[in-house]
Amino acid sequence: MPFQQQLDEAMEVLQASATLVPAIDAITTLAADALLAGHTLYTAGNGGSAADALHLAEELIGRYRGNRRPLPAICLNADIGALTCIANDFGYDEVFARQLAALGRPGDVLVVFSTSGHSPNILNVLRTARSKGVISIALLGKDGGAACALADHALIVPSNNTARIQEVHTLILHAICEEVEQRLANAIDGVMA
Ligand SMILES: O=C(CO)[C@@H](O)[C@H](O)[C@H](O)[C@H](O)COP(=O)(O)O
Ligand SMILES: [Zn+2]
Repeated sequence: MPFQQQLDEAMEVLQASATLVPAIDAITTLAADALLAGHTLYTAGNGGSAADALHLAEELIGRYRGNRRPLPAICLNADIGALTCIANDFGYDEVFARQLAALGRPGDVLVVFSTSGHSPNILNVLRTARSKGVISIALLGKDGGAACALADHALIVPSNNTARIQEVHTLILHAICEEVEQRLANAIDGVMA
């Protein structure tokens, strides 16, 4: 597909995503509240969405735009030791759920990225989040899949194209970072010397 056509398609999906604004406001506030209260934010995804999950966690621990204190974020697809052990011994469907079962505490937040909402390891980690009192946010696409019913907050990017959905997911993860940094910048203890 020529680049101009991809660009046109991306712009259409971006415009249609304006319907998500209230939901994005809600999840960014929720994530910021939890982090500022000392809770941990977990992320997970497969393939390109694994890169999105890494992206969100690294910007909370490191930085997005401004200097501020580091925030507790753990990407569940980052630990290759845990991933290979769990996949080998329990199956790939358990790779995220078992880590969250070990680490998650009530009030923590889980953000999953899945364009289909059908990946079994994503569905399982959402079930674990619910059983542990971890608040779950699912960034999805297409028809949202089974993840819609399992997540506390499900955001469906209005597109059936995996790449276009992932591009909007990147925008949303940056919106979360933006909100968190703004709230920290306004808090007295948020400014790092
Ligand atoms: O990045 C891409 C396509 O842009 C692929 O690697 C894609 O992420 C993989 O096929 C994933 O396994 C798809 O998983 P999901 O989004 O359906 O949960
Ligand atoms: Zn990709």
